[in-house]
Amino acid sequence: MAGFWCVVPAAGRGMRVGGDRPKQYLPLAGRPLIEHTLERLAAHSRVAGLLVVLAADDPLWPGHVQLRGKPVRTVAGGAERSDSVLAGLDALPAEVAAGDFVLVHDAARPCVRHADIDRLLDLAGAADGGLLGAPLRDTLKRADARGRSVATEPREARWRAFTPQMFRRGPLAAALREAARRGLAPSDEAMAMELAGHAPLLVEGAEDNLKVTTAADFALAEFLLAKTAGGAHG
Ligand SMILES: Nc1ccn([C@@H]2O[C@H](COP(=O)(O)OP(=O)(O)OP(=O)(O)O)[C@@H](O)[C@H]2O)c(=O)n1
Ligand SMILES: C[C@](O)(CO)[C@H](O)COP(=O)(O)O
Repeated sequence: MAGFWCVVPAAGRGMRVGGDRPKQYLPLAGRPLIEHTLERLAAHSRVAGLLVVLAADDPLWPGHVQLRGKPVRTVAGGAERSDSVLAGLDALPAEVAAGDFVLVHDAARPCVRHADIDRLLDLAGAADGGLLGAPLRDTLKRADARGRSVATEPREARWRAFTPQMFRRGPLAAALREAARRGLAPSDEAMAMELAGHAPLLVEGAEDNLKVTTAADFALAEFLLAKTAGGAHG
C-alpha cells in the first residue's frame, strides 16, 4: 500500500468553545477549521487518503470528495472520541490491510508540521506504533476543589500526548473494541494500546501542534498556521 490512510476524528461538539456550531466548522483564517487540518494532511506526500469521522447529524461536510488528488471518505462517529476512531477504522477501504499502519489525527489540530509526521512515520513505524508528544516542561500542580495547589506532581517521564498517533489497523481496532467491551473510552489511541499491553513509542514533536479547545485558541491557531504554513516547515 503506497502511503498511509489517516482517520480524522471530527464528530465532536466543541462544547468548551461554546460556539454556535461544532468548533471544527468555526472560521479560522477565513475558512472552517477542519479545512485547514484536512488540507495539511492531504498535502503530505506520504498520506494516501483521509477517512473523516463526522457527527451523524452534520450536514456541514460533503461526502466522498478528493483533496489534492487524495480520496476523502466520511463516516458517522459516536458518542466518545474512541467510538469515532473505531468507526473510522472500520470504514477504511479494504486495501488497508489489518497489518498496515494508519494515522489518527484530530480535526482540531490544524497546525501539525509535516516534519513531525515524517518523524512519526519513520520512528513509530519501526517500533510497531507510537504517537507524537512533548515532555512536560512546566511544574505540575494538583488542585483542590477550590483551585488551590495542594501538591506538586512528579514531572519526570511525563509527556503531553498529541496526534497524529500511528498504529496497525487490526491491533488498534481490536484494542478499541476491547476497551469498549470493558466500558472504557480511552482518551487516545495510545491508551487503548496500553490497555492491550503495548508500549507505544513517544516521538517528540513541536509544541505548536495545538489542539483548538477553547475560543481563545483560535487566535493562537491563526498565528501558528501562518508560522507553519504549508506544513513543510520542520
Ligand atoms: N465523540 C467524539 C468526540 C471528539 N471527536 C473529535 O476528537 C478530536 C479531539 O477532541 P476534542 O478536542 O475534545 O473535541 P470535542 O469533543 O469536540 O471538544 P469538547 O470536549 O469541548 O466538546 C476533535 O477533532 C473532535 O471532533 C470525535 O470525533 N468524536
Ligand atoms: C487525542 C488527544 O488529542 C491527545 O491529547 C486528546 O486527548 C483529545 O482531546 P480530548 O479533550 O481528550 O477529547
